[in-house]
Amino acid sequence: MDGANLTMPLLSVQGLTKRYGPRIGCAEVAFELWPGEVLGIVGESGSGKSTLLSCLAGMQRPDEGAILWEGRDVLGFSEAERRRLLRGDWAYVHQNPRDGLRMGVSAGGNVGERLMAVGQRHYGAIRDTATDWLGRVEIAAERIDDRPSAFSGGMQQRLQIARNLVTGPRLVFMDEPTGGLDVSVQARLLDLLRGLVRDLGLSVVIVTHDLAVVRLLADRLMVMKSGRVVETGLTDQVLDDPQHAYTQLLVSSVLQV
Ligand SMILES: Nc1ncnc2c1ncn2[C@@H]1O[C@H](COP(=O)(O)OP(=O)(O)OP(=O)(O)O)[C@@H](O)[C@H]1O
Repeated sequence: MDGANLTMPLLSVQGLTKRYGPRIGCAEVAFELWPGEVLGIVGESGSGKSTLLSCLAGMQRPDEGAILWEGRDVLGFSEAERRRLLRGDWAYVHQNPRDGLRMGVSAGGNVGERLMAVGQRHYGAIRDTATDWLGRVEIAAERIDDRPSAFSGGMQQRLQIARNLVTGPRLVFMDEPTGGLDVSVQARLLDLLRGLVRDLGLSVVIVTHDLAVVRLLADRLMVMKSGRVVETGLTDQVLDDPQHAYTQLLVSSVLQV
C-alpha cells in the first residue's frame, strides 16, 4: 500500500446505469472502494453483476453515472489514457482463462509481455520475474516454455493471475475467477488468491454468484437484484444477518458453509 492515498477512495462510483434497449443491465449503482479493500458483488444470474463489472473496467460504456479513479473521471479519459490504465494500474481476471491469456504464447511469454508493455526491456530480468511469478502461482519453473494449451484449467487460471499481477496493479477486477473449475481445484485457487490478496494488499472488485468465494475473500459485499443494489455491508454481517428478503433467500438457498 506504499504511496496509497488514504484520504480518497481508489474508486468512487456514482449513479451508474447501463441499459440494453428497454432492458436494464444495472441501475443507479454507487459505491466507494478504498485502498487494500476487497469488494464482492453477488447476485443470481441476470442480476447485473457482469454488466456492472464490464462498465467499471471500461469494456462497456454506461449510459449514466460517473466512475472516479482517485478522483479523476475515467469516462472522460482518452483512449490512450484508458489503455495505459488497463495495462498498468488496473488488471482484469476473466472467468475463462482463454479470454485473458494468449494461448499461442509460452507461459513465460504470457507473463513477460505484460512487463514489456509497461516498458521493461531487459530479457534476463523479465525472464527472472516471470519465473518468480510462475512460482508464486504454483507453476513449476520447468513449464515456463510450455504453452497454456498444455495446462489444466486450474493452471491456466493461475497463469492468468500471474500475468495480471506481475505489473503490480493497484486495482484488480475479477469476474467469477473460480467459476468453471472442479470443486477441489476451486478450493486450491481460492486459497492461492486469498494469500496473494493478503500478501500484496490488493484492492479488488470481485463478481461471483458463489457466496463461499466472497466469504473467504471479500471485506465488503454488494448484493444485486434486477440490476440494482439491494444490500451492502461487511461480508460477515451481510451473510450472517441479511436484512433484505432477497439476500435472506440467497443466503438460505446457497450458503451451506
Ligand atoms: N448484451 C446484452 N444485450 C441485452 N441484454 C443484456 C446483455 N447483457 C446482459 N443483458 C441483460 O442485462 C441484465 C443483467 O445481465 P448480467 O449478465 O449483467 O447479469 P449477471 O448477474 O452478470 O448474470 P450472469 O451471472 O448470468 O452473468 C439481464 O437482464 C440480461 O439479460
